[in-house]
Formats: sequence, C-alpha cells, structure tokens
Amino acid sequence: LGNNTRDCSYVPHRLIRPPFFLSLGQKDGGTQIKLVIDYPHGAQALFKPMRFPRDQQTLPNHFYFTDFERHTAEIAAFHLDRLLGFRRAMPVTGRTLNMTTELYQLADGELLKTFFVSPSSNLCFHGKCSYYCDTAHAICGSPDTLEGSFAAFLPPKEMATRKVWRHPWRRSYHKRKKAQWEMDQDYCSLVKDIPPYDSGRRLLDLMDMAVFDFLMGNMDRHHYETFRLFGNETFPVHLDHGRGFGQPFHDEMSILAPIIQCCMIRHETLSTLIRFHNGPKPLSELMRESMAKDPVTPVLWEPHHVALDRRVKIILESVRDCVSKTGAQEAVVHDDFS
Ligand SMILES: Nc1ncnc2c1ncn2[C@@H]1O[C@H](COP(=O)(O)OP(=O)(O)OP(=O)(O)O)[C@@H](O)[C@H]1O
Ligand SMILES: [Mn+2]
Repeated sequence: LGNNTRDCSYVPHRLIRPPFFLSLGQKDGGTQIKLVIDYPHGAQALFKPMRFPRDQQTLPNHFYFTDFERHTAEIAAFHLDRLLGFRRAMPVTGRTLNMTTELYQLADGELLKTFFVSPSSNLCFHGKCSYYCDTAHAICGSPDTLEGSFAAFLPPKEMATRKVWRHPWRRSYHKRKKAQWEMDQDYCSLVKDIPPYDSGRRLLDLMDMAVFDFLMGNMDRHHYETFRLFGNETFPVHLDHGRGFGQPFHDEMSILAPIIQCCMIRHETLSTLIRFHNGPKPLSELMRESMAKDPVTPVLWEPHHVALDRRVKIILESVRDCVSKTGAQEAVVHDDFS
C-alpha cells in the first residue's frame, strides 16, 4: 500500500503466484451482483464484475440510483483516494479471470443456478439481487474470460464493528422528490448543530468526501460507515464507488453542495488540490501513473482523466468564492486529524 512499492525480492517465487480462489458466494445486501471470494488462509475479496466497455457512459435516462456499477470506478476511486492523501478507501485491484474455472466450477447453490450459455456461446451468470439480476442483465464472459475489481475485505464484525450513518447530504432516491438540502441553502447550519457534526473532525471529513465524490462524479453517497472502536474521533470509510466515473463530459455541481453550503474545506485537502493544479504533475497524470500497473490497465477511458483536471479547477474556484465571502480564517480549517 501507499507510495512505497513493497520489496518482494526475498519472497520465494512460488509464494507470489496469483492466488487461487477456494470458494465464492454472493454478498447479500446491495442492489447489484457482487461476490465474496475466499482465498486460502482466510483472506477474502469483494468482487464486482465488468458489465460494459470503458467508454460506456451513464445512460441519459438513468438516475444515479439506477446507474449500472462499473468495476473500473472501484479501482480508480481507490487510486484517487490515495492520491488525495485520505487513505480511507479499501485497496482495489483489477484482474481478468477465467469464468469456467474460477467462477462456474466454484459456484454452488442459488448462484450456480443462474449460470447459462448465451446465444453467442458466452458463459454468463446473473446471481440474485434486488435490481439487475435477471437474464437480461447477466454478466457474460467473452467467451469465458471476465474482468472484475477485487477489493480487500474489511475486517470481520467480530474484530471491528462498524456503525452506519445516514449522509446528511443524501439524495432523495426518488424520481420526483428533492432532498431538503436541495431546497434550503442554509441547510449546513442545521447539520452543524447536530452531533457528530458539531465538534471534532466529522464535518471536515464530509467536506473531503464531497471533494472525492465530485472529482469522480459519484452521486450515490447515501450512507457511510465508521469503525466503532474509536467513537466519533475516527474517519468515514470510503466504500462503494461503482457509480463514479460515469459522466466525463458533465460536472455535477450538486455533489459539491456540502462545501458550497458550509463554505468550508480542510487546509490539507486544499493544499493537495492546489498542488494538483499548479504541478509539478496534474491529477490526470498522477492517476495514469498510479493505475499503469493495474492488471486491467488502462483502467479509465481517457475523457475521465481530462474531467479530473477540469474538476480540480472547479473546486478551487468554489473555495475562492467562499473565501471571498467569509474570509480564509473561517473557510480553510486547520486541524490535526487528517
Ligand atoms: N471491501 C469491503 N469489504 C467488506 N465489506 C464491504 C466492502 N465494501 C463494501 N462492503 C459492504 O458491502 C455493502 C454493499 O457494498 P456496496 O455498497 O459496494 O454495494 P452496492 O450494491 O452498491 O450497495 P448499495 O446498493 O446498498 O449501495 C456495503 O454497505 C458494505 O457494508
Ligand atoms: Mn452502491
């Protein structure tokens, strides 16, 4: 993890072969199919399969909550989180797998029943879930290789329980309704009075999350989770980015609402954004370099890189507007937590 590449030269070669799976199962909960992969020695990964080619955009008549998930968004979001200096996302890598030997032969029960061969002789499955789990939305190999994202698994509940929080700037998840924050420009003053946002680091962490989500265009931040162990003095884990990186030609300003309405950003995060803007290297280049070694590189369609640099500029402009209203003392917050 991190900037330092781990030195593996002392590891016998047979130990660093790609690991093989022991078993797999469907991850319950959530709207789209994802699998829990079990490796030997108790390790696990969360697998999200590829559905579409890299250049497919969010369908124009789809809402943020009906958008298909993209495995590449999960991979790219991990790299973006790390480059922003947050390190609040689980590590995610891409990998191409053999559907027959690595999925079909290991599947059982309800999952196995959903495998079939398509009219063009590709092996497919659709699993069971609450949205896109039917024959019309199946995941198909070509003919039997399939790309996916593999996220390192969070520690089990027994080791580290998590608390789920409703995001104060959650969208309505309804095709006709708006959320309160979309109608009330003074919404932040309400949030600021309510624990855990009234003290400590949490409100600033939400500002960081808005930066992160705006850069990738993720509108699907309905809840977030924290580890209970540290009470409120802890960070929100950045999970579930499958709906990011869907619209490279559109910048969704409403994702910046927390920053615009609270007129606030963490000093450290602002410095990072200024570094992306002034160089030596723009964010697009840092992302390309960071993802170059991923097994499914190039991870993102090129227009997404262009969008990242454009959006860095937009955040800086928003912060500048806000500083000119309230002054830098108020808007740019120094804290010791990041
Ligand atoms: N790396 C991980 N390790 C273990 N559990 C995870 C990991 N990432 C996510 N989860 C858990 O799995 C749940 C579902 O994952 P995720 O949110 O990515 O799927 P989803 O289908 O998009 O769900 P939803 O539709 O509720 O947004 C999350 O709420 C989280 O608690
Ligand atoms: Mn989701």
